Amino acid sequence: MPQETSSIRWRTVVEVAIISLVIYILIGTPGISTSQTTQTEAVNPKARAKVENLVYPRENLQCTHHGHQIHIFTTNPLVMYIEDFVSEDEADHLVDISANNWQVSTVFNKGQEHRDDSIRKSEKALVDRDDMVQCIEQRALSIQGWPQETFIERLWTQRYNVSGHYAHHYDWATASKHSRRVSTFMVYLRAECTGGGTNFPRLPMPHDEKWCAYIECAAERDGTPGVTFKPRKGAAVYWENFDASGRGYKETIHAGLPVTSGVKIGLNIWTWFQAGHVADE
Ligand SMILES: O=C(O)CCC(=O)C(=O)O
Ligand SMILES: [Fe+2]
Repeated sequence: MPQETSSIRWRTVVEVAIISLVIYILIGTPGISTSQTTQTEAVNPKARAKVENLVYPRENLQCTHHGHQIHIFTTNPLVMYIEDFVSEDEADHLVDISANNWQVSTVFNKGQEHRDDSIRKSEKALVDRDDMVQCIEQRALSIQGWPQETFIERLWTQRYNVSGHYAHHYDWATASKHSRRVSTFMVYLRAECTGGGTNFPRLPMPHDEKWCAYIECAAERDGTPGVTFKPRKGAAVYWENFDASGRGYKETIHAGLPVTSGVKIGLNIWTWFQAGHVADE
């Protein structure tokens, strides 16, 4: 009977809808998922993948004292050049443990991850979190004053051979009231290269020549606009990505300039604010 068939079909539709709702509640909603996040982030797979990569150094880490030297370049936005942010041993260790993990670097365009050598030409490696690595995570948080609800993204090293580069971009990443990449440390682990500086076209050149130890001056500038920080083993360039109101700083647009000889190996340390999140150690 056609009427019976249509009522059975409706029952099936209603049953499927109820079952889907139950599955959604069990898997997709906050509170039941393993990490505590806001509702939109919990159901957004990309945001969830991001949250799963947030880490925090374990309690009772024994880190040896380390003497870095901070030079404040600007305060608005806060940009600093930090000498000896990592020691020679730490830099070499990070390069050693990356050895078997190099993979081609990618970029994101409209949510799609793909390779584009014209934008980013390098290799990257996810870093395992042994104690030495966690001590570096801890140092990065300590320099920033241990901000609340703030974590470190799993560390990545990056290797640039000749012609390797990263075109101008922001590190802002996803910005919302609940989550954003608040700051960047670009650490130089190996700098046996020419070229490869980190260029900020919108930062003005400073007046004091003392800065020429850390940035390209006069002849080395080669018409490149703005300020180019020199890759020096163990040093880091640090900057904040957002102002107090949560707006991305336009001045932080930057590039890894092409390496013209040798090899540059860097380390990205990104600090992430995630309201309400409790990270795994
Ligand atoms: O290699 C550099 O100097 C900059 C790298 C960078 O901006 C990045 O990895 O986001
Ligand atoms: Fe960057």
